Amino acid sequence: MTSELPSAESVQPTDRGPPVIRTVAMPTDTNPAGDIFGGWLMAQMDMAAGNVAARRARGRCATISAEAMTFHRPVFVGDEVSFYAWIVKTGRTSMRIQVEVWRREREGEATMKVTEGLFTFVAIGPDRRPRPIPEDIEG
Ligand SMILES: CCCCCCCCCCCCCCCC(=O)SCCNC(=O)CCNC(=O)[C@H](O)C(C)(C)COP(=O)(O)OP(=O)(O)OC[C@H]1O[C@@H](n2cnc3c(N)ncnc32)[C@H](O)[C@@H]1OP(=O)(O)O
Repeated sequence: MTSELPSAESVQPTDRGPPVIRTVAMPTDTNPAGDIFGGWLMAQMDMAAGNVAARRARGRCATISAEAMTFHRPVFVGDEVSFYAWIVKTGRTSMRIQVEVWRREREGEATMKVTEGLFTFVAIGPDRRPRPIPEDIEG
């Protein structure tokens, strides 16, 4: 689907590596107005950050907070949507993970950042209580 939007940012956050999730926005993901539902974006962002957290913490993690959520631009059905996530701070049991969401119109090359937010995950053990994050053996 084509859409009229303000000027696109052409720079992808490639220095953050590949997206943790890349998918296509579907009609089932829309809000009543027909644009992509913010709640769907947040769920995917939580999943992307959770994936990064579980990998770093070598096990189960729980979302404890989502802050600084900003929806800069709308997302439309048919857009390719990429979720980038990276750790900005590691504490004793928690990790702060920045997530950026970028869209690409289905039939073009222009990309733009549409949403961002800061998620905090806590590594938890089998008792669901916080557990220390293991040493980062990859540096
Ligand atoms: C079988 C499994 C396989 C796994 C396969 C993996 C698959 C990978 C993909 C999954 C991707 C989906 C990911 C979805 C993840 C959910 O959907 S989780 C569901 C939603 N979240 C919840 O239900 C969590 C509910 N909360 C809790 O259970 C408890 O608050 C927690 C998380 C156990 C923490 O316990 P607590 O006693 O509140 O924490 P506390 O000891 O006071 O503080 C712990 C740390 O959190 C920090 N903290 C406390 N409060 C806050 C706050 N408000 N803000 C920020 N930081 C805070 C503290 O500073 C501390 O940090 P460190 O200094 O240790 O680094």
